Amino acid sequence: MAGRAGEGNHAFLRVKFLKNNGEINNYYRCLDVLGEGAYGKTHEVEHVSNGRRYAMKVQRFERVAPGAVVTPWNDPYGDVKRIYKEMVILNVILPRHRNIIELKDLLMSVDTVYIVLELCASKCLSHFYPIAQNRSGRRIFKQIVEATHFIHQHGVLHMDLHSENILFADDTMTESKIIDFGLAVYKPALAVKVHANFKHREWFNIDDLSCLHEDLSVPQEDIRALGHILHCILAGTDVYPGEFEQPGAIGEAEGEGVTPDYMPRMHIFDRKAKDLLELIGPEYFRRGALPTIDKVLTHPWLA
Ligand SMILES: Nc1ncnc2c1ncn2[C@@H]1O[C@H](COP(=O)(O)OP(=O)(O)OP(=O)(O)O)[C@@H](O)[C@H]1O
Repeated sequence: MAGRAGEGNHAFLRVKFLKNNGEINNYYRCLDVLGEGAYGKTHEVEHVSNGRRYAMKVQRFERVAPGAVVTPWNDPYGDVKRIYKEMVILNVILPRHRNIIELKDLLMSVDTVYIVLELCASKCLSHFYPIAQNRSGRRIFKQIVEATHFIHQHGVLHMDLHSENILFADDTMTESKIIDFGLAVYKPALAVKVHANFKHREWFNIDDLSCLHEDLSVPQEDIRALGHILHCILAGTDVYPGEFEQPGAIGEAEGEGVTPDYMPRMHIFDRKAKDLLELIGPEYFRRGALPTIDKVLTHPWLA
């Protein structure tokens, strides 16, 4: 992943290759564990020479035996491809955006990738929901919709937008950052903008971009996730879909309703926010099919 300084609005980062995993200590000092995901840990680290602090996502992958065969049931290169895709999306496909986590450094050993990111506060959307007011809720939701729109314009679908994957730059919770592109999908056909003359054929094997998982991924999945986030903002709490009982027609006729804690707080929010919930929210609130992201962006609550 060579750097091409001067192109686009950021220069691509050159990957630093490490002879062994211990060599990472020459660059970064581990301070704390920030979180642990399905594929590895994310640490707070300090740059050895300049003392700046970052988040470092450490992803180990199985080394693939020479001659390993890909079958319809098993792809021994699956982990490598997933990590590679996250690196290409953050480093090459997406230009910088203030509400998308910024990649700072990339290092790689024979079995581990170190993705160094700007450091956020240990506050995610779940911390914001209880304090959200109409103005702050609108501002944060608009940031997330704009960043999602930007991602889609570059042909990327995030596919994992939820409370824990949207962090805040600092404790004031005024600037949100979308993180974790581990499940993101790149669909060249959806791209209406191309950063720095990105040519997908130079970076991806076309078969890897058209496997079943990629084909089933559609922009509506991110819009549905935005609808869920909006519901949480209006309710003032994380809404767990399993607990969010949507009464059937009979139940509703008999007076059953949504758990009161999960109802939009209309004493706090503008009627326009509820209108947007009726456009993109969970089926219980929604009036019709999910709109496009452009339609969401121009909704009167966000305009
Ligand atoms: N830039 C960051 N600043 C601060 N904390 C972060 C940052 N990036 C990640 N974290 C913390 O580390 C956790 C795991 O990060 P991330 O979701 O990117 O990793 P993952 O291995 O893909 O996780 P998962 O399997 O849950 O998707 C996050 O939920 C968050 O708490």
